[in-house]
Amino acid sequence: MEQRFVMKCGGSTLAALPASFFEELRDLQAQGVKVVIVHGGGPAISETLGKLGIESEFVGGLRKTSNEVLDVVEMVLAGRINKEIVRRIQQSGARALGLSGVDGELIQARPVANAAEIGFVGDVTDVNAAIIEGVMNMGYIPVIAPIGIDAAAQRYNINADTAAGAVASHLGVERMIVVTDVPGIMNGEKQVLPSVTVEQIEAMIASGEIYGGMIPKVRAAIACIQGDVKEVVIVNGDMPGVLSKAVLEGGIGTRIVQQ
Ligand SMILES: Nc1ncnc2c1ncn2[C@@H]1O[C@H](COP(=O)(O)OP(=O)(O)O)[C@@H](O)[C@H]1O
Ligand SMILES: CC(=O)N[C@@H](CCC(=O)OP(=O)(O)O)C(=O)O
Repeated sequence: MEQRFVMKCGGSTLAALPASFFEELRDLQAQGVKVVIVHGGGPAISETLGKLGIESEFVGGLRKTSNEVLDVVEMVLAGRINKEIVRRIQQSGARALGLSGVDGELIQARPVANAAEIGFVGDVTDVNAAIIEGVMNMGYIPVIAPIGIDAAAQRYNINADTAAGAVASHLGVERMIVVTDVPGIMNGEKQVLPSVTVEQIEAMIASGEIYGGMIPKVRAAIACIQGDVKEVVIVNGDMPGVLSKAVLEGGIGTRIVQQ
């Protein structure tokens, strides 16, 4: 059966991804494995906001997003970061096409429940899977920035883990790989857990062992595996051979699987 997976690349790790990471991606594509990338870029957004003297804060892991912040989020994610990833993939010899969730209404969104407090932050309502499939069938790796749009053409800032999970669910891929700056979910003793259940995740959030940026990842993973996605793997992108291990072999990172 054709192998397809969604890969979320976190902003925490993008700059550190070695050329070998993109070469592995190229080799997987050459073997007929189809990949869709959804990326973040939180640190780059914060850096640019800082340079512009625009204040930003996070509420429950999500960036409070005014119209002014939204302009910067779109500029950094759909511009600088998206094109940087496309360039690096092309440099490896593979083909990539960059899109934001606004293009072709790829990621449809609505305001989050606490929008009165955090502004233009969105939840995904639908994903135009036909566009993503069309791009993949043309032999390109779709590279998607997590900006959403609604019927009134309002843009929304969407957490990249949430967007990647929604894309994985709507495409019905078997697997989502979450590439970040830690080798997996770690317990209190800093040991990487090879796999975790939904119950263990809830207990680790309650105890504070899972905190901060790991929370949207595990929440997106739980939402995904309640649909067609069979497993979500959280890995560190700077380990050699990480992609083929995560996709073809196993035994790397932390797996969150259907029970
Ligand atoms: N139990 C945990 N195991 C590993 N990392 C964790 C855990 N709980 C919280 N984290 C934090 O989550 C971070 C990854 O999330 P984040 O910084 O948002 O990355 P990204 O930009 O890749 O989305 C790690 O660097 C770590 O500080
Ligand atoms: C609503 C919200 O918080 N959006 C994120 C989008 C980028 C993101 O999620 O990037 P990482 O994957 O690098 O964390 C933000 O503004 O930072």
